[in-house]
Amino acid sequence: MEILKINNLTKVYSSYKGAKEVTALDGISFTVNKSEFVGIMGPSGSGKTTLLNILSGVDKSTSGETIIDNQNISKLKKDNLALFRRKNIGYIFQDFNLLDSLDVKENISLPLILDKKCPDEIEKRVDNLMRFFNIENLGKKYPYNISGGQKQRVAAARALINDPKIIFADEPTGNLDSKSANTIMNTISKMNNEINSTVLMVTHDPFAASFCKRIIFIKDGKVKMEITSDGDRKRFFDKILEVQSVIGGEN
Ligand SMILES: Nc1ncnc2c1ncn2[C@@H]1O[C@H](COP(=O)(O)OP(=O)(O)OP(=O)(O)O)[C@@H](O)[C@H]1O
Repeated sequence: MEILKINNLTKVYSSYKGAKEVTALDGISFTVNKSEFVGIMGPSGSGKTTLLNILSGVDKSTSGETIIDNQNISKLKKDNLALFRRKNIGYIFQDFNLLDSLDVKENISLPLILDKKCPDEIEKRVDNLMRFFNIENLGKKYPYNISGGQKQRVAAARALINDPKIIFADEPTGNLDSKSANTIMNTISKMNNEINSTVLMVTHDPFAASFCKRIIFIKDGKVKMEITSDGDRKRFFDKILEVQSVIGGEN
């Protein structure tokens, strides 16, 4: 079942103060099916951030369609788009985006509180997710009193609290040391493998990407190549390095 469908997406940044017009996305099309874990890779400037901004509704495409769960979000007006995002999309950002004024449990509950869900249901869902991510004893702590790896798990629990159709992860290993990077990637894999979450992750990092089941490589705003994992992470990692050496992209 298709969860995300991108149809011939283009994004042209118009010229500004003498700078030239830039075609950041040049007719990208792909689909992501339910329960897939797909990575988007590509060299610096290839259009990854632009793509993620359009997919998550932060920015508008110049032409083409973005369809999430059969809804064409390119056509939604601002308020409806904000509501659609809150109900259907989960986000995991590089810098966690946790609120320091709320404790861990409140941070995870926030999307449900905004949705005016009943307190009993909120309590049940939050407790389940805290158990799932092994953070059940952190509920009363504040983000500045927990480790980077714990913050990532809190962020993952918050991303899942609304039972979203798809999760967008933006460079989740960005600023992390290798141990925390391993923790967050195991966490995202667990979401994908054990509760069948559909995940689209943008990353520079071949280690993070090796956890994906499929990777779409983009360059100059176009899809250049696609590779699929046979389940062996080491072999997939080597394959990613090989593709990067051909199309370019940092290791
Ligand atoms: N707001 C903007 N105005 C004009 N040009 C932009 C803007 N944002 C991005 N670009 C240009 O669009 C192209 C794609 O940029 P984008 O940030 O999507 O690439 P990226 O793959 O995310 O790069 P990186 O890996 O370095 O973050 C680049 O040429 C960039 O300079």
